[in-house]
Amino acid sequence: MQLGLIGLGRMGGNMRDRIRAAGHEVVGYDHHPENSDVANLAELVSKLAAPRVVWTMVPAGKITEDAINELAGLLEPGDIIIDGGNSKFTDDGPRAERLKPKGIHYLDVGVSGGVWGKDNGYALMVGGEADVVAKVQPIFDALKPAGEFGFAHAGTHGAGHYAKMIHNGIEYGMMQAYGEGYEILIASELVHNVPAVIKSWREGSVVKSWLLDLLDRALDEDPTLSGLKGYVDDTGEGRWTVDEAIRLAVPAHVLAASIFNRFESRQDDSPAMKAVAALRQQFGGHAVKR
Ligand SMILES: O=C(CO)[C@H](O)[C@H](O)COP(=O)(O)O
Repeated sequence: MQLGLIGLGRMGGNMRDRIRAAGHEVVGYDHHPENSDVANLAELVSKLAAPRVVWTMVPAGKITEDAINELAGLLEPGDIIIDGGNSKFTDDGPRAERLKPKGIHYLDVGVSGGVWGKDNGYALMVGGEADVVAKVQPIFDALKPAGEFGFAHAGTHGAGHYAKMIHNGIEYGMMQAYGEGYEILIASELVHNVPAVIKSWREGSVVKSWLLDLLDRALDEDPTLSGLKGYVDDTGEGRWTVDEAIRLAVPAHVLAASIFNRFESRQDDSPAMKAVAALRQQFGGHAVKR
């Protein structure tokens, strides 16, 4: 089948290759002309036969919103727009409603797999109507991993991005757990070969995982991680996960702590801990560092 794909960066570019390798036709647009198959969205739409399927794979927020609004002006009744970026799930219902009067269908898809997805496949979590999902299934089948798992029609509009948000919340927590275990290991007087310990967990252990494999890979490249600063950004999914935990009154200690750890990683000196040190000095005369 044919697919229009907007955004050919680290994710979209590899997805184009994987979908093409499965025998489908992909017309890709990217704002970097050297990556793009067409000059603009109007040309992309003109190269697709109706009913068209166009997938956006661009950063969440204004860039995605602008792309979908432009597409809405170019597509026809019966066409399908898919947002595969990390949009907030609350964007999806209103978007589907806005497109409905034009007869344009909408699906939100959480896509996991990172730069490895081209070879390993992408886990896909889809939100939208079942008959629309069915029309795009050949593309989902091309993207998903070869095995039994890796695809879910999670529910109605927003469910795909909701599932991806929780996936990323878990990702934060798992990474934080590995990071903290790693820090205790390197602080210990007993363990002298931390990379070897990490490697030993990759097979047979209870904590083996792809993230652990990637930590091992990072340590192979830089055994003490001395080439990196302990500074970690975020792009929203962890915050939204915690917002949801609070809205639903779900205790989510690990996920909440892991986003706060990222905030802490960006501080040179903690105002909160300065206040604690000052208070301890005030009430107990305890020494402070200046
Ligand atoms: O979706 C992803 C992985 O699953 C992206 O890599 C995402 O950017 C990770 O979230 P954050 O940038 O907040 O760490």
